[in-house]
Amino acid sequence: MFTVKLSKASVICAAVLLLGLFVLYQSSGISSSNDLSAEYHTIMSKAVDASRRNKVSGLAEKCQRLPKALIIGFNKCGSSTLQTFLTIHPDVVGPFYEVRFFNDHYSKGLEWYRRQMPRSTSRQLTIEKTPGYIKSLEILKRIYKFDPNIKLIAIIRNPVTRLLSEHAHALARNRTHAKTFEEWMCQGESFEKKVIKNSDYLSKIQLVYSLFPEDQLIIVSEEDLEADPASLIRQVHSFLGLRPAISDDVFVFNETKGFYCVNTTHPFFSSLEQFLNEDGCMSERKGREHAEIGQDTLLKIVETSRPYVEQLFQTISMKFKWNFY
Ligand SMILES: Nc1ncnc2c1ncn2[C@@H]1O[C@H](COP(=O)(O)OS(=O)(=O)O)[C@@H](OP(=O)(O)O)[C@H]1O
Repeated sequence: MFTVKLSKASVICAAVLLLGLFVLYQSSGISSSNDLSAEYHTIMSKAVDASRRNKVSGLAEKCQRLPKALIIGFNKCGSSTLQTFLTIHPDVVGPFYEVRFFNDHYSKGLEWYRRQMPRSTSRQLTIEKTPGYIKSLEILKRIYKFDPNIKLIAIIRNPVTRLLSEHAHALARNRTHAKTFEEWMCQGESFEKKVIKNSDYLSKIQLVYSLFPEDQLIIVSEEDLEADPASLIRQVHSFLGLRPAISDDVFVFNETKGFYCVNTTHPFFSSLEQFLNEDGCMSERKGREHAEIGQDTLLKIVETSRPYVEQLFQTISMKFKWNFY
C-alpha cells in the first residue's frame, strides 16, 4: 500500500515539475533542448573567459587587503611624502593617514586593521605608514607576529633639521610658548636628551635587526627624497619588488613651495589628486619654515649627536649627505 501511495505522490510531483518546465519553456522563447544547452554553454564560456581575463590582467575583484610593506619610522623625516609618492605607482595603494594599528589600536584586531585599508586588486601592494612603529621592541614583535616576511622602510634625517622640524611642528600646534628655538631646546627635557632622542636612529634600527633579517629593512634619507624624489622612489619600489614605473617627469620642482611636487599634467596625478594640493604639492603642514639657529646651538647639537651619527653610518655601512657630519 505504501508503495502505491508513494508513486501517486511522485506522479503529482512530476506533473507539477513538468508544468513548471513547460511554463518556463513558453516564457523564455527557447524552442528546443539543444538551444537551452547552447545558451548554457555560451553563458559558461563567457564566465570562464572573464575569470581568465581577470587572472591574466590581475584585475580580480577589488577588496581591502592587509599591508605587505610598512613605513615604520621616523617622525619629521618625510614619512608622509614618502608614503604619498610611493603610491604614485599603479601597483601600490595605501591609506593616507597613520593607522597606528600595532601601537595604539592593536586590541581592535586584524579585521579592524584590514578595514582601514583602501581597496586593491590582487596584483597591487598595500603600504601603511606609522612612524611610531619603530619606537619599541614590543610593537615590532607584533609586526613580526603579523608577518615575519613583511618589507620594512625607515626614513631618517639630519638630526639638526629634524630638531628644527620638531620645533616648527610644536609651534604650529601651539605646543610651546618658548620664544626661541634655543629656549624650546631646553623645555620639558634637557638639551642633550632632546638632541639624542632626535639623532639616535641606530638603537631603534637595531630593534628591527633583532627580529627581522637586515635585507627586509631599507633605510633611506629625507635629504635624498627632497633632492631627487624620482630616484629615491624608484629605489624603494625596486626594494619592494615592483616593476619600474616612475620616470623623472612625474615630479616637478615647485619654486614657491621650495620642494618637489607631483607633476599635475602627468597621467599618474589623477590617482593622487584628492590627497595633494591643487599644485600637486604636499599640504601646508609639510615643508614649514624653520627657525634661525645660533652658531653655538648648532655646534652643540652637532657635537652631541656626532657619535650617534658616526656609529649609525658605520653599522649600516652607508653615509648620507648630511651637512656638519
Ligand atoms: N616633497 C616634499 N614636500 C613636502 N615636504 C617634504 C618633501 N620632501 C620632504 N619633506 C619633508 O617632510 C617633513 C615632514 O616629515 P613627516 O611627514 O615625516 O612628518 S610627520 O612626522 O608625519 O609629522 C617636512 O618637514 P618640515 O620642513 O619641517 O615641515 C619636509 O621637510
